Amino acid sequence: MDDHRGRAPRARTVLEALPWLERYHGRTVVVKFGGNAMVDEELKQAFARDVVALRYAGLRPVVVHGGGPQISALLDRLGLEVKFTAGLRVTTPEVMNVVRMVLAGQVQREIVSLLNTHGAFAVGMTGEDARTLTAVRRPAWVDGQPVDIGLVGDVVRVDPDTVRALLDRGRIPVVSPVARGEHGEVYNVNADLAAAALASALDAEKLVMLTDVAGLYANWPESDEVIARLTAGELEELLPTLASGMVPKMEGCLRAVRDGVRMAHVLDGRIPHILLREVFTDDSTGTVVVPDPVAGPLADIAGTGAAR
Ligand SMILES: Nc1ncnc2c1ncn2[C@@H]1O[C@H](COP(=O)(O)OP(=O)(O)O)[C@@H](O)[C@H]1O
Ligand SMILES: CC(=O)N[C@@H](CCC(=O)OP(=O)(O)O)C(=O)O
Repeated sequence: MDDHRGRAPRARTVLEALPWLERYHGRTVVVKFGGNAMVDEELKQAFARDVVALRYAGLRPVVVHGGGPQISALLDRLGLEVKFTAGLRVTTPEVMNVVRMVLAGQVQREIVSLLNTHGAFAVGMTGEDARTLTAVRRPAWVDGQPVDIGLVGDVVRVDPDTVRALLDRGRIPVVSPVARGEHGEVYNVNADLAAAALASALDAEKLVMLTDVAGLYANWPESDEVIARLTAGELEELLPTLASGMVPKMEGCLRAVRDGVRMAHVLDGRIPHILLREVFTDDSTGTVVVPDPVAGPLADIAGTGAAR
């Protein structure tokens, strides 16, 4: 009897996940793993287990990774300047070489290796591969004025065929945020914006951004009160007031939900297994951005507010 009682909570845990397993089976989830969330080995391993668990549960996870702090560390060691404008790295040709080296040669390799300890799943690629991400040079916007920040790209076209083909074969694509220009140039793309563009092109159910804060704070840095839920319209109003790393992150969430992704989350990647909690429980944390409500009789069918 005791044995049965002891095991019941475990069965309950699986049963509680059943509605979410039904809902998300076969759906694509794009997970952005931020450089700031890759703080220790245990967290990285927990992340890899979560992603593989999603795959075993029948979802189609895609990882887009960052690596900002790792790039800055190598630039420092090489004596090159580390400079950001409006959350985007000022990228000279010299810096671009380091960006590409760290993202594709170090961070991506590490994530691929961690995922593959659980099976033959992960395949690494950059946005340059098979012209998956095409970008144009973009400025940063400061006080309404464009500022040149070098080889920073904005994704203008996504060809999701290669990522889809990998997903169809049961693989987990791990994508570095480097893009090709129309004429073969190489661009440094903020990982949040790369993840958002890919999520839209893949018609993903969810975009999940794992970072090093509990979500979008209402009055950062004065307060750490997390905004739990925002519609696209509410976020659009808030966007000009945001600073540093939250600018591309929330811009990415907005673009994704405006472009068909049903939910975009910003979650605290420092909490182990936060990804599984988000997908398979109603124990939601962080900030979720949802599309604007649909007015009129179709509103119920569209169910855009279903996230929370
Ligand atoms: N309103 C805000 N709420 C939370 N964090 C904010 C806010 N504004 C700026 N930040 C900063 O944004 C950082 C997250 O962005 P970033 O450093 O680019 O992380 P990541 O590597 O995960 O993309 C936080 O650590 C925090 O310092
Ligand atoms: C243009 C730009 O800023 N690119 C980023 C790309 C990496 C990134 O976005 O990493 P996180 O997600 O860890 O911040 C950079 O050079 O740092």
